[in-house]
Amino acid sequence: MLIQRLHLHSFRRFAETEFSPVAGFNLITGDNGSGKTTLLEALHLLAHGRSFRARVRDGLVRQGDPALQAYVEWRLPDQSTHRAGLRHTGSQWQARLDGSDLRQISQLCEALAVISFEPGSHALVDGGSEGRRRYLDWGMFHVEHDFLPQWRRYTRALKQRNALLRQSGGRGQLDAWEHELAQSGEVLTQLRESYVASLQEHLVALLPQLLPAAGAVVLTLSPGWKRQELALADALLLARERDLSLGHTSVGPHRADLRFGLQHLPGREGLSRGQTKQLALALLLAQATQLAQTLGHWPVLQLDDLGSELDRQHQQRVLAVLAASGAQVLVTGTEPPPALATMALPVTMFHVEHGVITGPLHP
Ligand SMILES: Nc1ncnc2c1ncn2[C@@H]1O[C@H](COP(=O)(O)OP(=O)(O)OP(=O)(O)O)[C@@H](O)[C@H]1O
Repeated sequence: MLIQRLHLHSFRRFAETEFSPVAGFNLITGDNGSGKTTLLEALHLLAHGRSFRARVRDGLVRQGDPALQAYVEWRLPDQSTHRAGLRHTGSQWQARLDGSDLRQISQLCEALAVISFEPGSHALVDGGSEGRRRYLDWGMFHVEHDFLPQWRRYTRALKQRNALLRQSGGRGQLDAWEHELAQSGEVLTQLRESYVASLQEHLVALLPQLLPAAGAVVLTLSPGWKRQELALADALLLARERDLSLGHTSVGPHRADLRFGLQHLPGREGLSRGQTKQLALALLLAQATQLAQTLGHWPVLQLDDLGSELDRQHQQRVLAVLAASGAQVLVTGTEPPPALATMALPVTMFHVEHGVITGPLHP
């Protein structure tokens, strides 16, 4: 996937701006606060339906303006070109894809594949389980057609069961929604398990390049209930009395997590900050590789502030992996990352100053 044009209107500090990245490496430099991250944030918002640093209502819309707009054009390897736009007020959104209005923002996310590594990405390893479920589900949503309908079924049934629990609802109704929850939850878990197995294959290949000190790696899905011992239907039934007093469902795939075992490094609490970031990056690149294999083209890869996130040696390793992939890569920094200067990679430069982007500049 090749992003050819991004147009922003009232997006953070940008009143109006145009960015036309090229194939291969794009380096975006600029002083602190110039707006570099905002460019990556806009693409991430279009592809994920959310920003990586704040909710839209918490400051993405330019101060004093009613709504932000982001418009993007991209090309696929079959040479087809596509375009999409999003208008967001912070509470309401409208989106279009190839000239048609969209009913769900997920339709936009399905069309665009963008993976971002940014200063908050360490949370994928050392943060709460919600971020890891979101990571799994975003990847599956792109590569597994059955995922979204099952996820919707599950989410709806969960909402209904929780509402009944809070009203101390009738047993008959609880039985019916638990049946639905158990059926969709078992399918969802099987899909997640096979996705984790495919991620593991890619992680095994990537980790020696990105974090050689880790040794062998094992990724496992913790399904959200004692799946080895009992079916989800039984787990729900067993938990019912407790859940009635809690007012919510305490077992099931909405409590799933992704666990990593590293041969030569401690569990995630014992990793250094740098190791945590490298593992997070390896997980993101494993997802990108898996996506490339399934879709037949690479997602766009974004690395925000790479120079200050990783030391020079690890930057070099990452850049070597990215260069070999042939993906379109967007890298930001106040300065060019030191490793980029020592590697003979063709790079197209852009510069952001006071909310104005200049480029492409050829070094
Ligand atoms: N809602 C908003 N309205 C107007 N300006 C905003 C809004 N939100 C953020 N800004 C400004 O936009 C800029 C944010 O830019 P961004 O975070 O993209 O900068 P950056 O170049 O990545 O900076 P750094 O190198 O410090 O990470 C800041 O100058 C900030 O003050």
